[in-house]
Amino acid sequence: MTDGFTPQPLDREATTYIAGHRGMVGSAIWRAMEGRGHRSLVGAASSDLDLTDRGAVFDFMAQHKPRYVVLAAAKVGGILANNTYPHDFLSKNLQIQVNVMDAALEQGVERLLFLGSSCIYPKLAEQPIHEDSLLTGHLEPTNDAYAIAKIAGILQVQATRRQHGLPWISAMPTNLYGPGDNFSPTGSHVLPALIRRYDEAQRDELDSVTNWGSGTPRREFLHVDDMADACLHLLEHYDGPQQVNVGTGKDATIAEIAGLVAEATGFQGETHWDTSKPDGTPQKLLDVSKLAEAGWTSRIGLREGLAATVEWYREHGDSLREVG
Ligand SMILES: NC(=O)C1=CN([C@@H]2O[C@H](COP(=O)(O)OP(=O)(O)OC[C@H]3O[C@@H](n4cnc5c(N)ncnc54)[C@H](OP(=O)(O)O)[C@@H]3O)[C@@H](O)[C@H]2O)C=CC1
Ligand SMILES: C[C@H]1O[C@H](OP(=O)(O)OP(=O)(O)OC[C@H]2O[C@@H](n3cnc4c(=O)[nH]c(N)nc43)[C@H](O)[C@@H]2O)[C@@H](O)[C@@H](O)C1=O
Repeated sequence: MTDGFTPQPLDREATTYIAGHRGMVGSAIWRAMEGRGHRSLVGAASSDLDLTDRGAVFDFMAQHKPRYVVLAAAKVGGILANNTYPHDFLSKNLQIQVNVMDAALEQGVERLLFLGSSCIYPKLAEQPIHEDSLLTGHLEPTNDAYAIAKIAGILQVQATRRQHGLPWISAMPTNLYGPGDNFSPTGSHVLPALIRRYDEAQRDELDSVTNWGSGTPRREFLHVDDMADACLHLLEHYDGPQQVNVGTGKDATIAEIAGLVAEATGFQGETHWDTSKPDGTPQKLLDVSKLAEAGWTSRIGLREGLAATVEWYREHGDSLREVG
């Protein structure tokens, strides 16, 4: 049990370390905190602080002594990247998490939010997926290595609470999208991949595009600004050992999503499906009732979020980050 944490507003003056602040989620959390008047945000690019370097992480944490930590740094990628580099997804994520959380413990960090992923749940979990489904069945093989690392992160948060009484928490986001996403054709998640593919096809006046898999899997998508808002809400209102699902509670087939992206980009050609590429888990829809009980629901609708992300992508053109 924790030492009597009372939900309360975060102190705007307190030092907050956002690990992964240049990534899609970390940068959205940074924007949201800045917008709420947080004055002492700390971050470091991976080129300056490699979080797999345990000594460097301990030195950084001792130097800044943050009161709050958001752990949004990770090796992240879509289905193909996860399937191709399982060793890296397991090993790097374990190292990053263990180093950041051990160093945060050494400094007695008061509130820490660990970000996992909805892929921690069994491949064939009952839908919508409740938090209690954790560790009740086999994982989806295309991302089992990444999922095991994230499950270890949840356990480290719980163990820290039990052994040291610190009110740290974990959030499990559904598939996210928005400004700052990774648009690499091979490394990215489905939404940025589709935005890039349909936008290029529209510009180049192609007759057709080919997407991966069968188009039948169902996925749920949350805009990253909603995600950032949910993270701050949980830090201010939630305390408990169990991870909290973060999503919209609505899903659609990949074929339906592709149709929305085609519409948002103005592409009018045909869509084909390459079934030699993996489908992944058939459905991943989160039960978000725990989050709703904590007082938060999503605000940004998919059509609206998609239109804004297509606009962002077109503005930022060639200068985008590509993480393979
Ligand atoms: N995107 C999604 O759909 C989902 C994401 N999540 C989770 O949300 C979190 C953030 O994901 P997202 O923002 O999309 O990912 P990004 O790839 O956009 O960002 C990841 C960040 O982690 C940092 N990072 C990676 N490796 C290292 C390292 N060795 N040392 C220091 N920093 C490192 C990167 O730093 P730099 O830029 O400086 O290289 C980058 O800023 C992750 O925990 C992810 O698992 C969960 C579910 C869905
Ligand atoms: C967030 C989550 O993200 C991953 O799980 P995923 O949801 O299966 O990943 P995804 O977004 O890459 O694909 C979703 C669906 O979309 C189809 N699809 C079509 N065309 C493209 C395409 O062009 N690119 C991609 N990536 N997918 C495509 C694809 O075949 C699949 O059926 C894990 O890394 C996991 O670890 C994780 O946490």
